[in-house]
Amino acid sequence: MSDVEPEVADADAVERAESDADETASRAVENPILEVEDLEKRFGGIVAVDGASFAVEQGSITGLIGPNGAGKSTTFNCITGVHQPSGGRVVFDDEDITGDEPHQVANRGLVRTFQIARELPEMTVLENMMLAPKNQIGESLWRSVLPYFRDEVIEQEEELRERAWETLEFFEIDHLAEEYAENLSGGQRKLLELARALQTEPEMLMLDEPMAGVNPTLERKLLDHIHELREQGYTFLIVEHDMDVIMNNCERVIVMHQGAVLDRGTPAEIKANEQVIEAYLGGEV
Ligand SMILES: Nc1ncnc2c1ncn2[C@@H]1O[C@H](COP(=O)(O)OP(=O)(O)OP(=O)(O)O)[C@@H](O)[C@H]1O
Repeated sequence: MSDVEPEVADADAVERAESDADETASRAVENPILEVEDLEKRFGGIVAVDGASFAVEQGSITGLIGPNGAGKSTTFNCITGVHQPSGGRVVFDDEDITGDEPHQVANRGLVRTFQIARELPEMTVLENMMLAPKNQIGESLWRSVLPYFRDEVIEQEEELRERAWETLEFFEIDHLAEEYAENLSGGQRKLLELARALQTEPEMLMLDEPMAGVNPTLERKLLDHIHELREQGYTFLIVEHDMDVIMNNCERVIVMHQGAVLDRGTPAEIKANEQVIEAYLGGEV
């Protein structure tokens, strides 16, 4: 054994450590709006989410991907209060929201597109928009009998109507305002779903398969709107099976496999990970 070998080995170790540190730095989330720590969800004997940890950068479009059964929907459900997690923590805007009810999570500004009741088919697009917002005074009927609150309700309704029109114009579906929701195409319904979510004035939107059943023209439109909204400061976390949509539109991607996070990073980093490729091909990871 020469004296040189340990030096070379040390040099290798240092290089590896530096490259690990670089990788960690490049993959770190600097300004997280959402932090999921050691999330667990069990259904009887089934472990649907098994210690998943990740963070979502404020103002980013982040993709959450993984093969069927990886635990993506259950993770969404645990974050948004649909399911009570069996363990772990969810922090939004520096506040612990673990176990909050869905309406509490929405009121904090974290909204999932189909968390708000799906659009009501026998109501018009505009009526659907008017029903979406949170903290609507009009919902508390008793208040409307009091003169003071009646004025406030009228004022709030006018504001809501104005905002509804603005949002419908933004999504270019204002010409459909008087149309019954049941007459909309699949893609137009997705736009309405997103428009309704925006009526709640969220900070972050979680979209579950937004492109499913959407034709290519509307898909482009939907993506353009998502990018425009991101530029306005909204954050998006998107579960989507269409890899082209994820890889071409997300700055960051989180990969789940068997209930845990397998990798996270830029699309290029994710595409280069053989474990990810194997997970998708069904190989052992
Ligand atoms: N309510 C439930 N009761 C029992 N098991 C469940 C329940 N919900 C989900 N699971 C199981 O948990 C695991 C994760 O499911 P989940 O739907 O979260 O995966 P996913 O990544 O969203 O899959 P997909 O891409 O197919 O929608 C699966 O094995 C599923 O069968």
